[in-house]
Amino acid sequence: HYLYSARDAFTPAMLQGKRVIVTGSSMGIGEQMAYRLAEMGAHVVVTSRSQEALQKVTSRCLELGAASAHYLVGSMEDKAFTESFVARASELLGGLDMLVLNHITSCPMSLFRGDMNMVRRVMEVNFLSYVTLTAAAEPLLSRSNGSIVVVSSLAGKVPTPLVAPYSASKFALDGFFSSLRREYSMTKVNVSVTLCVLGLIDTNTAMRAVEGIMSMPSAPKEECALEILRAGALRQEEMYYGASTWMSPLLMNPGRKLLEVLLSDYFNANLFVSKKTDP
Ligand SMILES: NC(=O)C1=CN([C@@H]2O[C@H](COP(=O)(O)OP(=O)(O)OC[C@H]3O[C@@H](n4cnc5c(N)ncnc54)[C@H](OP(=O)(O)O)[C@@H]3O)[C@@H](O)[C@H]2O)C=CC1
Ligand SMILES: C[C@]12CC(=O)[C@H]3[C@@H](CCC4=CC(=O)CC[C@@]43C)[C@@H]1CC[C@@H]2C(=O)CO
Repeated sequence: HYLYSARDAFTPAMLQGKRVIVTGSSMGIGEQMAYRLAEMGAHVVVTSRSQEALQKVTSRCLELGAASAHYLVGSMEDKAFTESFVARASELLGGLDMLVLNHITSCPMSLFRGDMNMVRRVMEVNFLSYVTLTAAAEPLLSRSNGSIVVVSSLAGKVPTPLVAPYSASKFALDGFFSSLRREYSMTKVNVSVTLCVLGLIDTNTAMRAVEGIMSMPSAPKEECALEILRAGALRQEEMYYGASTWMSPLLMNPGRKLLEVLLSDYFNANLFVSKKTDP
């Protein structure tokens, strides 16, 4: 009942007119999320490193019915770009209702052999830039009672060979954003945090990467994009897509959820004054 009642509660009107940033949206799941948002009449800002691809995505968004569509070109490896991005994007949008953190740096599937430069790049782009963007977006989302949507992977919940640095970055997202969700709850900040745990999705990047390495079914990026946005609009804590149905109850990890609540009771409640009064 819980699963189906939540699904029934979503309507495209929930995102009509909403002001949404989607990172990593020149291709793949991010591109499809931009199109689903456009179809629902949202205002979208898309971003990645490729201006030509972004121009095509924003044109397609306007054709599909976006209330507005803009792009900002830059790399999330560039500290200055990442730190200024949310202010620039929210100026184009006139505020912010949903921040969809989706981008990742390229990471071929291979055994870890000590490439620390690659580990640093993966942690910088896949994790630290998400934290930077969230810090900049928090005041805007707090004002709009908005939503943060973090796109992760089965590899962010289950140790996975051949993608160790990528898996580390996705586990880090779970640790940081699940903790931030507890802080928001304890300080009465009405911003939702949705962690999206995805199985194999049929993007060009993924299909190229697994060729000859893994043979497993992949789920469609178009539906994946809609399911991510549905979960964000419904303010769900976690969503699971593209993995076998029997995996979801295991991924929900009720033991961790119980400990999360129990441990919160050990903290001095006076520490959790509303963030709105903090400097
Ligand atoms: N596809 C799958 O099987 C799965 C995907 N996921 C997750 O879904 C999300 C999207 O994956 P997917 O669509 O397959 O990925 P893609 O490779 O298709 O898209 C990645 C996006 O990130 C952008 N990007 C890459 N490097 C940078 C950078 N340095 N700065 C800013 N943007 C950058 C790319 O654009 P550009 O090159 O123009 O910068 C592109 O728009 C990721 O978070 C991934 O972890 C999770 C599980 C499975
Ligand atoms: C890393 C990447 C995206 C993933 O998360 C998958 C990985 C291939 C092996 C996998 C199987 C699964 O069932 C869960 C997802 C994943 C760990 C993919 C290889 C390249 C993909 C990427 O970088 C984004 O497209």
